[in-house]
Amino acid sequence: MFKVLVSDPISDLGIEQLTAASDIAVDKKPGLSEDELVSIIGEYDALLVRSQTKVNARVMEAGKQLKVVGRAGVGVDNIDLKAATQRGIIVINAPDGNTITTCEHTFAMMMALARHIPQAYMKTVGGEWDRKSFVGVELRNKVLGVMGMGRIGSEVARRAKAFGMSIMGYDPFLTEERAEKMGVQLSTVDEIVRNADFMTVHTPLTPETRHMIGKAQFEVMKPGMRIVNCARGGIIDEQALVEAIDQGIVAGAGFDVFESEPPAADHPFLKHPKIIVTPHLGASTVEAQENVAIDVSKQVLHILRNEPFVNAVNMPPIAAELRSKLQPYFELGEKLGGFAVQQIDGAVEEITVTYSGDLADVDTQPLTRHVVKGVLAHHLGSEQVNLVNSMHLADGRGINIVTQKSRATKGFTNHIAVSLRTKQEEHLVAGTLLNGYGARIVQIDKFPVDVAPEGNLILISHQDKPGIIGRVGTLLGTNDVNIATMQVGRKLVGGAAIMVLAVDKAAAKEVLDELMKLPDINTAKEIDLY
Ligand SMILES: NC(=O)C1=CN([C@@H]2O[C@H](COP(=O)(O)OP(=O)(O)OC[C@H]3O[C@@H](n4cnc5c(N)ncnc54)[C@H](O)[C@@H]3O)[C@@H](O)[C@H]2O)C=CC1
Ligand SMILES: O=C(O)C(=O)COP(=O)(O)O
Repeated sequence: MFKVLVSDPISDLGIEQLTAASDIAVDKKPGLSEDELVSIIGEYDALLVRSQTKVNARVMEAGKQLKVVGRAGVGVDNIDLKAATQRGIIVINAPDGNTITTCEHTFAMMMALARHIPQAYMKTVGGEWDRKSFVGVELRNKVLGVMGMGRIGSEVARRAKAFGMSIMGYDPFLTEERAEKMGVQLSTVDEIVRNADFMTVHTPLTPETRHMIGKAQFEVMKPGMRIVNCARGGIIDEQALVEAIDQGIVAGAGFDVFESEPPAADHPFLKHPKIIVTPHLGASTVEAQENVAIDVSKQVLHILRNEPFVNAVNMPPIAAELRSKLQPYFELGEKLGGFAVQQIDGAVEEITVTYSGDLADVDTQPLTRHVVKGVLAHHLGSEQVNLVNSMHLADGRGINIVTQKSRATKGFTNHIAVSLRTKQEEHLVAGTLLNGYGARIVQIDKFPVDVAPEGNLILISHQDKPGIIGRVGTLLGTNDVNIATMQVGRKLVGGAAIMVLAVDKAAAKEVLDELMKLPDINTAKEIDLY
């Protein structure tokens, strides 16, 4: 008999397949404190949560029997994935079930914002008949900027068209073809901020999206902008937003999520006349809650019964023998994917992975998943992409994946080349595992190099001219960026060349801009391989 604990309010109908199963016993205990959860979790095989229960390392450690944590929803930021992986606990989510519901909540917020519904309601029920203070705006003929064109963002764009809005979309995985098909103008954050009338964010919260709309964006924003956040608190800088509203730049904001939830009683949003809020209700409909509970229950049943499953956020199923052959290459594959995606600027259309030497004879599919994970995780966030879903996510974004095997050993016993193609360009990075030396990057584009795939790197493409290394070194030194190692690759004296610098800390964007202004330097890119 397997024991399942449900520690958040999850649809009874949705979990019926668990409650009805003869080999499963379900306990529903919503609202437990962390201490209470820790004291009882030891007897359970599975834990089902939404976003309230914090499944931290302490809970995982106490969960001696725990095999799976099921998140009835999308975001897994309340679950310590590292601790789960370390303990072999599978974390699964239900990414599709609440898409439409959250999209509809976004519209509810957008319309309430445009027509001051909450403010007007408060006055009317308070006995005032005030028709002058609440003159709104139409959505028709307005421009909507959508940041994050994944599941929810795409549905928002689709519906916005029915309202007669034109849509500007930004997403690192949005290609021109897909944008055109959806009737969306592919744009940058800057273009959206300067031109849209309404803006809505639908990205995960990652180091890259944290405060992606902040002081700098408000300074150049089209006056009168209305902003909605039904994704994650922190994508929009809360403090900077309040200032932008008070300065008359932003006309109003609708927020379902907060940097810290629940927000403190004195949070500036809560009393602001131009900000409307809901308590993280994006996914809260009868339909969505049933959907996500059904999806997650099905997966939990499969995992407990040792059957194949999908949507694991943190664990791949691979045969033991194959795993032992491929295991040493997993990290290298991911690092190469992560390196390659940072070499390019536009949306990835094709990932080509070429395996040579020892790797030509084994089933490299699980390794390709690691490479693709490395490519996608940079933009999607490492908690969203896993080895089970990486190919599926790439497919959903129209990214073509090509794997090739080659007998040619190129002088290495094993060799993995990862090449990414966008509409404008194609770049390649290749690596190997060297006996005694570990993982090395041995080729970048056409240039042979020898670089450890780790830490902060700066990749510079330049013309091979005397004095260039000195100028780069001086500029970085002046900006307190210490160079640990440097590699220069060229094919012809005086021809095109690249430089890879391992630095002790990430160089600021301004430093990279300065580097690019130096004579004979074409591009300078930060590559983060942590
Ligand atoms: N308020 C609520 O109750 C709910 C909130 N959510 C949140 O909504 C968000 C979106 O969910 P889905 O659409 O299901 O996820 P998704 O993974 O389908 O889409 C996210 C998109 O953001 C894009 N992205 C990543 N970094 C970006 C960047 N720097 N700039 C622009 N785009 C970027 C990704 O490429 C991806 O296409 C998530 O944060 C999720 O946790 C989801 C459901 C309910
Ligand atoms: O699915 C998500 O990411 C959500 O934010 C929904 O959260 P909830 O299940 O309503 O606590």
